[in-house]
Amino acid sequence: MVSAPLLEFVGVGFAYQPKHPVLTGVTLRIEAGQRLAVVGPNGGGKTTLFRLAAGALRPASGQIAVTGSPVRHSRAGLRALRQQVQLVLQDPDDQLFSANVWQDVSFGPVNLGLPAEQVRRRCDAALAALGVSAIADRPTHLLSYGQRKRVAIAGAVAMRPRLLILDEPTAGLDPAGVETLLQTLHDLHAAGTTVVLSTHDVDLAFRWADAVAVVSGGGVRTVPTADGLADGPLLAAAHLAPAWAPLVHRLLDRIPDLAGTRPHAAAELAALLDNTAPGGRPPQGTGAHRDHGNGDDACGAVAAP
Ligand SMILES: Nc1ncnc2c1ncn2[C@@H]1O[C@H](COP(=O)(O)OP(=O)(O)OP(=O)(O)O)[C@@H](O)[C@H]1O
Repeated sequence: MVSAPLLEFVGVGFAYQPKHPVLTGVTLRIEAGQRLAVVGPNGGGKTTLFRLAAGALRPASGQIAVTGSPVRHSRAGLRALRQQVQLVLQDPDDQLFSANVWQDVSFGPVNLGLPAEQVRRRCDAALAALGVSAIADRPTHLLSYGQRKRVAIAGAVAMRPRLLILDEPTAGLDPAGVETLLQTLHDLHAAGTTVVLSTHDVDLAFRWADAVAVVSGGGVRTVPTADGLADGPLLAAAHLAPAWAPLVHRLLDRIPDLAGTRPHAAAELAALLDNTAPGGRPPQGTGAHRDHGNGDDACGAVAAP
């Protein structure tokens, strides 16, 4: 028997205003354990898709189900949904409203009615996972943008969701902050959380995701990462250019000495080429690694671009 996906959209349509549909007939499966990157043009409907998944919006048509059970928008239904699916909004100021970091991160678990000791354990773990334990007592309004982003994610993580959805989590972070966040998402995924994020950065999507969902023209199309992020026409519809890595990996596979190498950063590619250029060293110890065919060549320990 084929098991139900963790989250499924079947024929979902949504419009904020009756004559202007944002999503039409969306069908999407998010499997447990997946890392899905959602890409699409500004105004394409990514945030709308996420709000529907988190129960904040109700579909005008079609159905959304979590592990085969249709989402109910009653108070009890949404409470149950929040324990499975957590959405982190793009702007942390839309999410943080308590006086200090600890109160904000503990808000969800306290609302679930968990015993104080469990709330404390969940919050301690979430704050540590996001690297913000040291600022637990700080007023949220005094935090930097990057800190507020991490605290907003910690609040979602403290709910221990099976599916964590992040709307443009890397927007506005500096490169080191992006790398730290990717490592955190890698760790959460390794611990069993299914993670979905939206981004306009195709190179980041290529390094991080197993699959890519392209939102455009009211629809959503899911494709394997390497194929999707090298597909010019598909990406053009999302106002994006192809990622460089899948294109370069295909070319490297045609060079016998470099076949199977998978550089994910310009410096790794340069080192590979330098080592194989006439008079260079053999391609070893470059940091780039070979794809052993298990499809899992994207990892959390990513090099800076
Ligand atoms: N509350 C709202 N009321 C009316 N229209 C809305 C509302 N929120 C979003 N829209 C419209 O719905 C469409 C999809 O917006 P959405 O925010 O889902 O896109 P997005 O893909 O997340 O965009 P971006 O990449 O710019 O964040 C846009 O045309 C937007 O103007």
